[in-house]
Amino acid sequence: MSANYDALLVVSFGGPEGPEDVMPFLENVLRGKPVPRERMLEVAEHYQHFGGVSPINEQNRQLIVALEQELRSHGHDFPIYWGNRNWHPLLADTLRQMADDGVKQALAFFTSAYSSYSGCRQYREDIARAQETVGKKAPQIDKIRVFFNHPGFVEPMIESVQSCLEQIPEERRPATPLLFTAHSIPNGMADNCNYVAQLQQTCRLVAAGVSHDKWELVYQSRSGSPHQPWLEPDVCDRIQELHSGQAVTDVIVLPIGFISDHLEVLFDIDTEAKELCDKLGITMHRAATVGTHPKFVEMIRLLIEERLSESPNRLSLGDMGPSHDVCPIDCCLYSPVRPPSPSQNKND
Ligand SMILES: C=CC1=C(C)c2cc3[nH]c(cc4nc(cc5[nH]c(cc1n2)c(C)c5CCC(=O)O)C(CCC(=O)O)=C4C)c(C)c3C=C
Ligand SMILES: [Fe+2]
Ligand SMILES: [Fe+2]
Repeated sequence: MSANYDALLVVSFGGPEGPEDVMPFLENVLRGKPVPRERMLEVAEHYQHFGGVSPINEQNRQLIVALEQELRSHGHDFPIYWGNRNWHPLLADTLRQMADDGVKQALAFFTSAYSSYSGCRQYREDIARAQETVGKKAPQIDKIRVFFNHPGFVEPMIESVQSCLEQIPEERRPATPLLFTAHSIPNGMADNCNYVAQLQQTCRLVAAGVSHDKWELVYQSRSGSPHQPWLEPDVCDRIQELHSGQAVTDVIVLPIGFISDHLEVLFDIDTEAKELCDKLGITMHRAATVGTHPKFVEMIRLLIEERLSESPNRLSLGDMGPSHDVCPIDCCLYSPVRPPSPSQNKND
């Protein structure tokens, strides 16, 4: 890489790769989070429904292969490492390997497009903990900025929504609701970060890119205690409401909050929301997440090159500008509020 950086680290969430991984994975995800045990068991069922395998790890492997090619073809020959928060390869093991390989300073690409405790600060805490575990020889790691408004993230989603619109007869298109979904988070978490404002910006950009006015930001994958307010409306509640209020024939759903079609997309959207639409007689068109779209892979290279350049061209769309490279001290702070009944939650 440059004099400063000698590797790239892809930092992600991780997912189980077999039925026996599911419970220990979920114990890792929910450690310290006030989420009822029943919700954990419900999510375990979703994973078991898919043979206990989340596609997220395979999707990250594919992203890394595509990125290796992209970097090599642009003259960069530095290695790419990959470490997860919740499942193997875990960050501490990856950082130990990096140290053994002599890596001193790496850039980190987080697979979250938006700022939130889980998508920003918690990953930085995970890295700090892994560095402590590895000790003095652990590499120094700098995070790449969030990319919610980067053209390389927005343009592939414009393409995927456009191809959904084209499946709908022209006369029905203007009335078709375009629902953008993102992971619901506790209101108390949303209050301390730019998650919602950034999501709204990305939704506006994608909707403008396809010239479609009838769009809404809704949420999925809520995991909170019923006593705690989380971001709403839920995607299924909203589809039900839309159906009650008017004759809806089609709906387009884009999981704009995620970069790949992992299990939360396959279950919460492609299974649950689709079943609801089928029941209501609505045709659901699911727009693809960015995955390994060449523009998205190119974006990661451009974000890396930004950090290597003395006079970077920091691309962004809309009016929020490129996000910070270095998180301020209070970036994405969150202290979970415990639900009133701790007996509900084994993890409390
Ligand atoms: C308190 C907040 C959250 C709880 C509880 C929670 C539980 C939970 N999440 C998953 C699976 C995934 N979560 C992902 C991302 C993600 N999760 C939260 C918050 C909570 N999740 C946030 C804020 C985010 C970041 C969104 C983003 O910007 O990416 C992901 C995607 C990770 C990725 O794409 O890299 C998954 C998968 C489970 C199974 C779970 C427990 C029930
Ligand atoms: Fe989550
Ligand atoms: Fe942050």
